[in-house]
Amino acid sequence: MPSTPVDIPAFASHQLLLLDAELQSELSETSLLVSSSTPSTLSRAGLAILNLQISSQRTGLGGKTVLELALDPAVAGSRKGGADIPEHGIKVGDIVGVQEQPVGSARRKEKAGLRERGVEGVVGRVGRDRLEVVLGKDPEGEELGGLGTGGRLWMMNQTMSNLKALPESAYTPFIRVLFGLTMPTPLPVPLPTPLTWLDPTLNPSQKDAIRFALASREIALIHGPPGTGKTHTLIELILQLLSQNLRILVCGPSNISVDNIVERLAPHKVPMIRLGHPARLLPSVLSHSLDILTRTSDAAAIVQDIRREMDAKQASIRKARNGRERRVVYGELRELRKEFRIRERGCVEGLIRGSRVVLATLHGAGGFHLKGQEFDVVVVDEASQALEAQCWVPLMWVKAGKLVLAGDHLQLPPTIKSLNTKEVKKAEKEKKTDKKTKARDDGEGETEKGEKSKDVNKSTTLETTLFDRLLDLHGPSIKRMLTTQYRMHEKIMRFPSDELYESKLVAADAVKARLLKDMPYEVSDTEDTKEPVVFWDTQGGDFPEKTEDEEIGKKAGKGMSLGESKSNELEAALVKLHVSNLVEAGLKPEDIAVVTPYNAQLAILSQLVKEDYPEIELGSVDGFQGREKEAVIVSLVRSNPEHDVGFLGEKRRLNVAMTRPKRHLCVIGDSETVGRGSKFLKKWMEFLEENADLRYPNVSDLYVDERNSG
Ligand SMILES: Nc1ncnc2c1ncn2[C@@H]1O[C@H](COP(=O)(O)OP(=O)(O)OP(=O)(O)O)[C@@H](O)[C@H]1O
Repeated sequence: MPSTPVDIPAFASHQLLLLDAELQSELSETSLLVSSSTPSTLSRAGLAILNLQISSQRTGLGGKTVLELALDPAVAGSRKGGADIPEHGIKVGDIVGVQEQPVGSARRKEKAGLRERGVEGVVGRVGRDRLEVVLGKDPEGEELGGLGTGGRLWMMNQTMSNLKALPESAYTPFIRVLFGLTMPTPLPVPLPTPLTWLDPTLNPSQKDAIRFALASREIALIHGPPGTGKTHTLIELILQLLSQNLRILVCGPSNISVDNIVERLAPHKVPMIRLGHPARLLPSVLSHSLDILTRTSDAAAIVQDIRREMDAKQASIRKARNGRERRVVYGELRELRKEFRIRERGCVEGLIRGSRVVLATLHGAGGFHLKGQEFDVVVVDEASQALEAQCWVPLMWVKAGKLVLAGDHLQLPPTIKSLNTKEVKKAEKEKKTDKKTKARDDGEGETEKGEKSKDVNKSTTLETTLFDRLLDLHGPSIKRMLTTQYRMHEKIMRFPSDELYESKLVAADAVKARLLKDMPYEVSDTEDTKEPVVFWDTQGGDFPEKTEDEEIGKKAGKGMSLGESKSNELEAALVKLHVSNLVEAGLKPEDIAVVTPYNAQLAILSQLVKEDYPEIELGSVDGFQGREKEAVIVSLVRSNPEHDVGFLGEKRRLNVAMTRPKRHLCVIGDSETVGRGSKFLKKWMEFLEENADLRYPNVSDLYVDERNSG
């Protein structure tokens, strides 16, 4: 049974509040760092651009108001002549709202509906340092005046506002299932089998997931734990859908996630188009890029003809003998340009309509090219890395029959800064007070919608992904899990499998017993290279953590433990000792990664370890998601008498940390502190004590080692 159905306008309003809270949180950071170079979570997700000002305003074609927006110089720094807008996902054709940016006390003063005061339009041009928005309807003078007077503006993709405004009559069966208004259509048992598998090496859980996704009518989740071949499975699914003559839109939260699929589909000669700016695509996928095909395909010839004609005309201007002749040529050029635009649009439309597989980032799929296009299936890879608001960009834009999401909700969700706690609660309280006042004024009680929206608010934060929410709504019957993993030694896999994946993971034969000593190059057999899991237990209080001061934390921090970053110098020394042991045994430094949840620890490690072994990869746990290495050393850092573990307590972060290695996992940490952090941590420490090669470091050895290494 689904849990309570979700009220769609209330859901969208709540999402807007959450986005607002994220904006608040990003602002408090950008205003401190005065940084115009780091894209924020919202800009990366293609949902917003912050800190803008109206630089000019004119009347464009059809008498429409065109606003030109540039970065507020106060934020951009002292540079004259327009600073570059940080990388963002907003593009020509996007429907956006331009609104006043809420700032601290101003927000409280203006709580009576900031959003309503903004203006809506379509992005007409996007430049390095400025962009233009063509307003939909002429704003009332007051609205624009309000926007123009000094305050900063932000531009936000309108998807959620559009969802909020969607009339009930427009809810498709598919949308109704996504919000629990109807149950997913029950599937036949047993599932029908597709005739032939194109990839004979698929394992049973992969085949089952594909059969399930093919048979599902509205939604299917493919749950891919680490290394289980999620993308591999999606490729076969896409090929099977194609063989059923269906049309497919494939999206991912990042360009790389989409390009990965294009590259893997290419050998199958799939007729596909990749949308997106060519500069952001991998060189290997450019031949499928819409922009490139618009110039090179057969259909483009007719566009090129007219381009040549325009070039010739342009050149003939010089030969004109007088002003009258020049005017004539300019007139002809104008006509040609018009014709060029019409033909180009026709060519683009033809290419898109003719392609059975269209690929784009979630946000890129919201472009005007795809507006109203019909797709039998929308496939989203890395869905648990995407904000729900991001997923709705394509879902609101195209007509979709069915949605397949692939991801792992037990790894980290997209990084956001606000965590939506304080700000959202505050905003909700304000909203409720407003609503109550309004209801009182209108002589009404709380509406049914108001009641329902409370449910939504309780259960969703910005980091609740669509994947999470659907699983919550409809339960595990809408998903299939891939269970054979092709990355980790059996022993490395054991704990995450038992604790997070219901003991269902199985290590593929090719990987289950692989050790460092069996590397394809010469590595000697040592106490380290013959062990899949090593635990250096630093308990006893000799390895105390240190709290870094706020500034260091902030500089290093990208959404992680800002202002309270922790480090542990002795643990770092231990990392170095373990690395040098591995390298001495013959392991190449490029086959080793060191990950830690704390940026301050990363800073120490990059001095201590990276200097001697520049090829080693160092990373935050969050940044290493999706990656793998032969040997991974995890430095847990926390060691204090209070047994405080901070954000180390997040299961999903630990899961990512412990599932990166193929042949060797080395954990360095204080079992006394860490083991008291949470039930999960306690179990992990117990598991390591029983199953890992356990070592107790001697601090004085490390000091000696430190002095020796100079
Ligand atoms: N059925 C299979 N037989 C053999 N190898 C497989 C099979 N399925 C996947 N693999 C291998 O497993 C590895 C991981 O596959 P893939 O890149 O598709 O995984 P993923 O689940 O998308 O990755 P991640 O774990 O990072 O999310 C690849 O090297 C792939 O070749």
